[in-house]
Amino acid sequence: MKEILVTCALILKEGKVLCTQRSEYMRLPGKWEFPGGKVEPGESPEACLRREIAEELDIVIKILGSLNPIQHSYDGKVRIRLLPYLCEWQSGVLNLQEHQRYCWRGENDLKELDWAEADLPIVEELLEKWNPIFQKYIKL
Ligand SMILES: Nc1nc2c([nH]c(=O)n2[C@@H]2O[C@H](COP(=O)(O)OP(=O)(O)OP(=O)(O)O)[C@@H](O)[C@H]2O)c(=O)[nH]1
Repeated sequence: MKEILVTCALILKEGKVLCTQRSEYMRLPGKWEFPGGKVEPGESPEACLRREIAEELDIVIKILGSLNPIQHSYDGKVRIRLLPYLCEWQSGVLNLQEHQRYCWRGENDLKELDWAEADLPIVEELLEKWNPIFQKYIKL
């Protein structure tokens, strides 16, 4: 099965993570995801993530670590391999270029969003490791 490599950013700040909602013009309209996108030929996943975040949100991020890759197929024909990275916001003012909304969610309300299916295991892993992740990476 054809596999597409996609990166996404879990941007952490003050006990919350940035979530973005896909617009009506995108595939999976209205679904929530972590911002990111497809890796281009010859591009490293980290370079892809920094590029996609600059394109989609207008901000610069720092990559801190990663979570487990997810494989998911929405239609049985194409499989995506989604690489989640833990990140922090470095500079810039957040300005949505493609998504319709964003929000910051904490441990207690992250699961309430209508997530894209491929993101559900990422949300689960983040919640399982929530305290150690924030203790390790984000100085409060
Ligand atoms: N960026 C991102 N994409 C995700 C997530 N979860 C998930 O299933 N995807 C899927 O992975 C693919 C990412 O592609 P993309 O956002 O760069 O591009 P797209 O398919 O919307 O449009 P395009 O084909 O015109 O580039 C989409 O099929 C999207 O539905 C996620 O958390 N972040």
